[in-house]
Amino acid sequence: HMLGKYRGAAELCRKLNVELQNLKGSMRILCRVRPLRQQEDGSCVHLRGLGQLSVLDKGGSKEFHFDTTYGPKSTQEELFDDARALLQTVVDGYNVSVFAYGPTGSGKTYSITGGGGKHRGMVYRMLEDLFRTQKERAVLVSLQVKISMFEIYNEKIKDLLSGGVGEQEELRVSTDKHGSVHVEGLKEHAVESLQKGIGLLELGMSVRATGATNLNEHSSRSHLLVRLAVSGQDKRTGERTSGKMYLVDLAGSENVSLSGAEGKALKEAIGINRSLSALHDVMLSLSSKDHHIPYRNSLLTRVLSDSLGG
Ligand SMILES: Nc1ncnc2c1ncn2[C@@H]1O[C@H](COP(=O)(O)OP(=O)(O)OP(=O)(O)O)[C@@H](O)[C@H]1O
Repeated sequence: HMLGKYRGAAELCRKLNVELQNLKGSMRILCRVRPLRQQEDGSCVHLRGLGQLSVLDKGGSKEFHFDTTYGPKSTQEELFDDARALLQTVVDGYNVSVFAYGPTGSGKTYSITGGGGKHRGMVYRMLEDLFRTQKERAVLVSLQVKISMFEIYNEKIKDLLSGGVGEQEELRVSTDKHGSVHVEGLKEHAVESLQKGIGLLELGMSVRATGATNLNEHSSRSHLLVRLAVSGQDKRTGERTSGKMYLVDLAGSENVSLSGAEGKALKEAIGINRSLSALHDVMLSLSSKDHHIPYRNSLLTRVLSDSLGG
């Protein structure tokens, strides 16, 4: 009887969460302002509350509106608290993407992966919450978690969790007869524990770091994608669900100039411009509810095509 009641309450929570997410809309834009660095004197950014922000420049003040803004004192925990509900929708079988977008040095990597301890970023916190949920719901549903981690650099995909440093092959993307997009050969690692999950994330980061001659430069020019795939089976009805979350640390959004760039720099600039402008076009199409969404214009948007539309 108790289990029945518990099941009823869990089902109600699930429905309310889905309704809440629908009400909030399928796309949300949050803005985080990082603390000033020592050599930076005085901020031109002012938070006005209720998602409003103004930026002062020589021409005056420009106003911007977001769903939520976070000031320089905001913590990793606060940011995660707002994104936590998205993970519940993944557990319920929906696909979600979380991006960090901004110029180099604005704090994308800090927000997505972060440092150690209380500085740990969104990826680690999502994983922790996932295993907490797995434990909490264990009587009702069995949840399995799989991790993949890859980067897109110069319009090429490299698996960060397969083979040793420098051994990664370029992976191709294909579309099956149902229209689903697959990264062929991308490794999916089943993880039974938080420790194993953290170990894999750290392995992926170190593979990424070792492959690069200058990590900062490399990270500003490539997109990092962490995919958490969650499949569930209801222990009573046998009903199955599967959902996934992409956490994406995008390449720096500063205007990459094509003029004057040559060789490697030119190739990088073309790749970044193409994928960020394709992502922009997709977001615009989704928000104006177009019938045709231009996913095919870059590797990044193709890979994410089943996790962007809400
Ligand atoms: N909210 C924050 N609180 C404290 N420190 C931060 C915060 N955001 C960023 N930083 C620090 O600012 C520096 C730049 O941040 P970060 O490397 O995350 O930028 P980025 O946008 O990822 O740059 P890139 O595109 O080059 O990878 C780092 O030293 C980071 O630790």
